[in-house]
Amino acid sequence: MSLLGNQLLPPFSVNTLCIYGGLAFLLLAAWHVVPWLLDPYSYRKNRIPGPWPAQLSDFWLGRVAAKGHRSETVHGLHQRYGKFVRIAPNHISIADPDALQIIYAHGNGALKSEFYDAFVSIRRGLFNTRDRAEHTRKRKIVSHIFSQKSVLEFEPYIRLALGKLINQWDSLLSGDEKLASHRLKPNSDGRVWFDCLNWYNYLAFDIIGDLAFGEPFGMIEAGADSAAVAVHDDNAANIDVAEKRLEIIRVPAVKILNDRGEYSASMGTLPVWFRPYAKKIPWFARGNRAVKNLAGIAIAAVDKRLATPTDRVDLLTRLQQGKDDEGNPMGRSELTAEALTQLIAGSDTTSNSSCAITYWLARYPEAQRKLQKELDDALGEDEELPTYEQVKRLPYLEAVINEGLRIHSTSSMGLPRIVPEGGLEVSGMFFPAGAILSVPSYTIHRDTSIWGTDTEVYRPERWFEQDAEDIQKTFNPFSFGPRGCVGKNLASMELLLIIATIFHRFDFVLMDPKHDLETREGFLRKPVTCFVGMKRRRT
Ligand code: HEM
Repeated sequence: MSLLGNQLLPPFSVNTLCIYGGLAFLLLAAWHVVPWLLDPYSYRKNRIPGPWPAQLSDFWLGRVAAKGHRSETVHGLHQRYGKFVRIAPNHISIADPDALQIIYAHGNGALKSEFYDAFVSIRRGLFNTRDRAEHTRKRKIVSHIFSQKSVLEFEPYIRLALGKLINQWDSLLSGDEKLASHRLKPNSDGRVWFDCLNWYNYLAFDIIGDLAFGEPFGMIEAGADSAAVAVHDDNAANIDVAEKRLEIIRVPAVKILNDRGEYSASMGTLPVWFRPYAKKIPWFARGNRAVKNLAGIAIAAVDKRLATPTDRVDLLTRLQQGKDDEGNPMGRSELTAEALTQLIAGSDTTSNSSCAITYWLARYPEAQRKLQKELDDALGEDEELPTYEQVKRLPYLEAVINEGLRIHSTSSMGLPRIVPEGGLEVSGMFFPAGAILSVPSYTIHRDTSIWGTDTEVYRPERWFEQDAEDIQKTFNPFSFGPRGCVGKNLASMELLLIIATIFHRFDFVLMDPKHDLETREGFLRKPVTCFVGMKRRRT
């Protein structure tokens, strides 16, 4: 009999409980093992290697993702097992550059997997729309905004934010008390010692805020991670947004975006049926709040911008002007969702990459000197902010950026795609419809047959030495095909302007020269901190 009496608990003995527990365990095991044994899919019969828990359950990948080093873990598995690794019962990672052209290219029809459902807030945007027709409609509206010609219109906004950043870094160097909290130790050797990652985040958020919402968040000027957010009732993220706003508060947007990336990237690996339960686990509940807060940032910013007519030419204006094939513009909530997509996709991608490039140039002073010589030759002593026209064809600058994107790979993990009807043959193996495939950029960016044997070394020179065709088919920072980065032209312009402006004016060393760049991966692989010593090159 139970201690609480028969009325409250059924009269189960310990033995009965053990039997039920054992049966439940057997059922759970059978639920995974039987389909695995009976599976008719030929690729499963091939017994693709991988960690044994990953053969049986999606939870192994979920756990790896939550730990923040998914790409390094999968890379280790490829080194151990070879080209094909099973990272979940139905998900095969393929470390072969040739597989990119098959899985991600136009024409093969491999759609994004259920992983992307975990990234939806407000409503589906360009990034997380999985339906082909809906994606094509959205991409038509958005892609012309990012044509090479159109992004040139955004250059003034980028240079404006860069000018503010330079002023703040000059003030850091001159000992401005208002920025004291940013200094890690007293200035010495003519240098200020600080974490440049924070400032790259402020820069990227202010640029994309200005472009997507009509004004910067003001993070550079405040020297702080802070953005306005609209707080809604619990359901507001799913319904039409404008009327449901309750109040505006300020929140740390960079932190929220980090939390959201880690939450969604882990949630996306879990079985769909388990996701509503996972939201009740405290770590996931925090991430879920981050998703809502992030939506709130976009809602507040779009509300504010649309309330004030303007003749600015920016992303929001362009999104408002865009029309689908029937001539219909986007409605309010779709417009907000797309502006949010730009904020998410266009902020920390750029800041992480800029930060990683700065880290590697500080770690390899020889490369930094070479870059500075090229910049001095092109720009002279003049410390005016360079224009895109001045920096767009500097070969060493381009190699410095590409090498940073190769070795750091902010988009590192294999982006999951579903094999379409009829199956796909990839790298000599047939995969049936419904299988999930991905090619990890982190690993192919370290393929020694393409890049040379020193892939862990930052060496921009390799871009002039290795086979150009091999590099072109393997270098994958922006992904390929219909779902490749729509903002690539903008991102490239931003990186050229940021790295040229900063390294023409300043010189960097690492605070601890032996310190590896610590990273943490959610959807993106991000630096955690980047402590550097910075000084002006000319007084
Ligand atoms: C260094 C900077 C950047 C990198 C490395 C990068 C990388 C990528 C990658 C790898 C994808 C494919 C994601 C997937 O398939 O899951 C992607 C998609 C996308 N990117 Fe970027 N990106 C960068 C900057 C930007 C910028 C500045 C914007 C816009 C303001 C942007 C907008 C987008 C959008 C909207 C998508 C989804 C496209 C679609 O599914 O059709 N990105 N990006």
